[in-house]
Amino acid sequence: MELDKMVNGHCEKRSEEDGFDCLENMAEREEFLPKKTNDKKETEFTDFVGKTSFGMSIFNLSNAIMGSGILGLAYAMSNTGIILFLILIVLIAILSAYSIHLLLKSAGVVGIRAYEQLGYRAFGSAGKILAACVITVHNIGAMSSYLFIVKMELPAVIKGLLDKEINSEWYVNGGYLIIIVSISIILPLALMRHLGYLGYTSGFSLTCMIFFLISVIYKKFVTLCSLESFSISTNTTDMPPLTTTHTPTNYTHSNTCEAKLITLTPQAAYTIPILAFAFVCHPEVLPIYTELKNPSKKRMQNVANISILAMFVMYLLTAIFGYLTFYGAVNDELLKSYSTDDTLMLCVRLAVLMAVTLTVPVVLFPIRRAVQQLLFPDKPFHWARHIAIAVVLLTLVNILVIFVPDIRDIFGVIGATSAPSLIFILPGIFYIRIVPEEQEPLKSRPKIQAAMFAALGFIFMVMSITSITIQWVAGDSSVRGH
Ligand SMILES: NC(=O)CC[C@H](N)C(=O)O
Repeated sequence: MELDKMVNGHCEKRSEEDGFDCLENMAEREEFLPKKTNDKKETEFTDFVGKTSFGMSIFNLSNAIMGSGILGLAYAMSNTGIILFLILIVLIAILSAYSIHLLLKSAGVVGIRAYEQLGYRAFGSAGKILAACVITVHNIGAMSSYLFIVKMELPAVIKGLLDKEINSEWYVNGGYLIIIVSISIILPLALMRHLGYLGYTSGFSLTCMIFFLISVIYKKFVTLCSLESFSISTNTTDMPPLTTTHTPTNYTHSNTCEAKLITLTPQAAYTIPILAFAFVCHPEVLPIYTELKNPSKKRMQNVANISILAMFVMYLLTAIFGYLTFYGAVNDELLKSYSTDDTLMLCVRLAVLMAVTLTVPVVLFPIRRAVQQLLFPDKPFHWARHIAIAVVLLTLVNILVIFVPDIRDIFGVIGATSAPSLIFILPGIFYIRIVPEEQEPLKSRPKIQAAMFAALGFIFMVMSITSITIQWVAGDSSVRGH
């Protein structure tokens, strides 16, 4: 793939990533800013011609929303009951769409289509650094959750394929397996200069998740609830063993095959973080807007609303059918609840494994770009730096994943910190700063709404961090007490 050119203030896009780099450079040089018009006509981005159709953009954004979060939703539902979960998922989906409205309106005012650049326009270098750091932390969390699935599910697949009960061999040790997968598959892909086919246009993971959903629904109707076989564990720090029986994490709240409409267990602390994590796609919204054919704010908002609605339906079905299969004994990572002997679930595991493994490099690229921009701005591309950042990041994430006991800890921490920042706080405060006072005074309704939105995100963040910390401390003391 050839390099991009910025010719006479125009971006000639030859690849996804370079397209954004080029746009960013232009935005920083203020050459990309639209001329102020007196009539309130929406800003048109005439310098860059997007070629992606409306339908394809919906597909791309849906793919950006969908990720490992889907595996935690049945667990989230088991801790709040069906009705409370329903209220929360509707709320988060609507707020997520409103957040995209704020991002699109801010981007329309200044003519910028990258999340970090909005930070730059709102608060100068500090804003750009803040946005880049939040995206970096978030993507490291997302990468960790994907690798965590490999750590849990690859041993299950190997056991299923070998068709025997082996627990002590090195090749069913998740820790060793993620190191092998990282070196042999993820690192070579992460070393590519451009994302190419691995970019967000790849629909492979979405297809795998549809297969996963259909299997979860099917399994609900063929699985008898047999809670007698669940081993009850109150130990949250032990590595959950992979056996053919279900091994729920901290399973203390329900031992009946009865769906609870409303309940509130101590683990409900993870529900909002899991939901927030599952709906994050916001750093991808502006790049997808850039690619959209005949772009307008209204058209892109429609893309976002349809994608969020589609993923909302998928998430809700997964949560309901996953919960109604295992009830209170469902695991924080849904796949872990299914037997390793089951051939259908073996195929689902394989599909999900392939999807998440191929997604890790996709999530790594924006981190590397952010690190490069933060630590080595103005430095031209250099292979040594390109490789070194990927190696350091992968090593860090591997160490993290080996030592983290449960995927809910990753969902919890990321969903309580970077996810509310990306969805609520940053879009809210960027909007207030970027939309000029002449257009919307500080006390105008949209700006007050945006301020309340950012405040709500802050409240979610503080509430989630506090309740998860309490949950950890209580969990630790209960472990010590045993
Ligand atoms: N890539 C990401 O931002 C991870 C969040 C994504 N919504 C998920 O559920 O996995």
